[in-house]
Amino acid sequence: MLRLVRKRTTMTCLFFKQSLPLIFNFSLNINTSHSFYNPLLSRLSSSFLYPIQSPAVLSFCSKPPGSEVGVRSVRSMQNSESISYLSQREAAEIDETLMGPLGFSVDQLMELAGLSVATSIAEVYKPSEYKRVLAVCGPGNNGGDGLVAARHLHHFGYKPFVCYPKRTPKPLYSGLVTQLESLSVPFISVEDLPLDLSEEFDILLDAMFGFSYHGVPRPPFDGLIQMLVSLRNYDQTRQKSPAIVSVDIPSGWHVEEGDIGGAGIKPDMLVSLTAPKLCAKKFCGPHHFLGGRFVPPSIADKYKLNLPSYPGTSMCVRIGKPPQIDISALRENYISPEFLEEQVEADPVDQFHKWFEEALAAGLKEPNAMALSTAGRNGKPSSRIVLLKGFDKNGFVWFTNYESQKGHQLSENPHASLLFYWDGLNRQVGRLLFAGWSFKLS
Ligand SMILES: NC(=O)C1=CN([C@@H]2O[C@H](COP(=O)(O)OP(=O)(O)OC[C@H]3O[C@@H](n4cnc5c(N)ncnc54)[C@H](O)[C@@H]3O)[C@@H](O)[C@H]2O)[C@@H](O)CC1
Ligand SMILES: [K+]
Repeated sequence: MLRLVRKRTTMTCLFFKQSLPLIFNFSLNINTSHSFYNPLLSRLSSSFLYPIQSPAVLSFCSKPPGSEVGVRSVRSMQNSESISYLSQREAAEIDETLMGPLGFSVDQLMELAGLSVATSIAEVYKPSEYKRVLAVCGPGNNGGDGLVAARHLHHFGYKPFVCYPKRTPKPLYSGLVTQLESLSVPFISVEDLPLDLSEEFDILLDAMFGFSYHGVPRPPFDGLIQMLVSLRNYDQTRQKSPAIVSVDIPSGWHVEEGDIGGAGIKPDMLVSLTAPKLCAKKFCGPHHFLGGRFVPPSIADKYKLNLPSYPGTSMCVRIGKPPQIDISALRENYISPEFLEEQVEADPVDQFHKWFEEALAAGLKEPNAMALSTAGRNGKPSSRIVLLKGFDKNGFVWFTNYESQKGHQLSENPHASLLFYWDGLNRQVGRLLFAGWSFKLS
């Protein structure tokens, strides 16, 4: 029996239990030898047309209207051929204009540049996997960007270390050092660096030289650059090598010509500041970002800067296309504590209650978000995320609009499915079979 009660523009939906229990569906860590799970797994498999391991293909018969237009406009923004590149002279000129007539101070620009570097890193390399960062800082402003980035990375949850062999006695730089020391960020001398950087660090931040570099590197930077170069060669045989991230220019590269001779640093990520310098055309690593969100229109117009716009409040934006990823290789290795049959609550709703409290305590974002799958009279399923508004022994409650697709489908067919996905806990909880449960509008 369906009962509808209007609640403003929404209606309350409730699944209520008749005879069969909820099915808790574990994708992870299932010990299939447990008698508790064997019937469960066989029921899950039987609910699909394919056995669980078989690949299934869902293909669209027609493209949704307007999808072509959307893709094309995004692509043109990502075309790195149309991006502007600056010569060494133009980069220095812009620097002088910003800090002269445009009223910026070097501290300000450095803070924004370093923050851009840290946020670019955080976009690609998550601290859970790439925690230990060695910032190798040079004597000029590029080195200052590295010091600022190291501080922000600390606050973002990374563990930064700093190698800063040629310190500049100006207050700006000594202040940046003091700030890092107050956060207990370790400073490592060149002599104390481990022989094999790949053992100790996950990210190597190359902040040695920027657009004022010229000639060949002098000690100790020649040796430091060589360490990064040889690490890359050495590590090609390894499964995981540290990511090299260069600030503004890969150190040792000619600012306009790039890696002359081809024996220089080959960074995985380049964070160009203000605008890419000419050498960035030769960068062929997977991640090119732009930072330094402070360029006023007068500069952009004068130098005819054609650059991607920063999304929302972001301090960085990707230049060019994101790297091609083999979807079939995307896979997390989940490690969860043991879960035994005797630990399972007799009533599945009690078990859900326990897990929901764990999800809340873990601080997961919207643990009450759940996928709701419905199908109308024609049997074609559709899914969407809705928010759970309450649950008890009688069922699970959420709100929906009468006139929505799910509203229509549920009024035609009371069978539906719920799925909670709690990534942080390596856990999903689902209702695949709603036989024995029916849907009620109240
Ligand atoms: N709008 C901008 O232009 C901004 C620039 N910033 C940063 O400032 C950088 C430019 O800073 P600087 O002009 O201080 O220059 P760099 O940081 O590029 O390097 C200059 C220092 O390197 C030394 N050096 C140059 N060639 C060398 C060699 N062959 N061997 C050894 N040492 C060498 C110089 O003696 C000088 O001490 C940019 O690349 C960028 O990272 C940001 O801090 C802020 C904004
Ligand atoms: K650099």
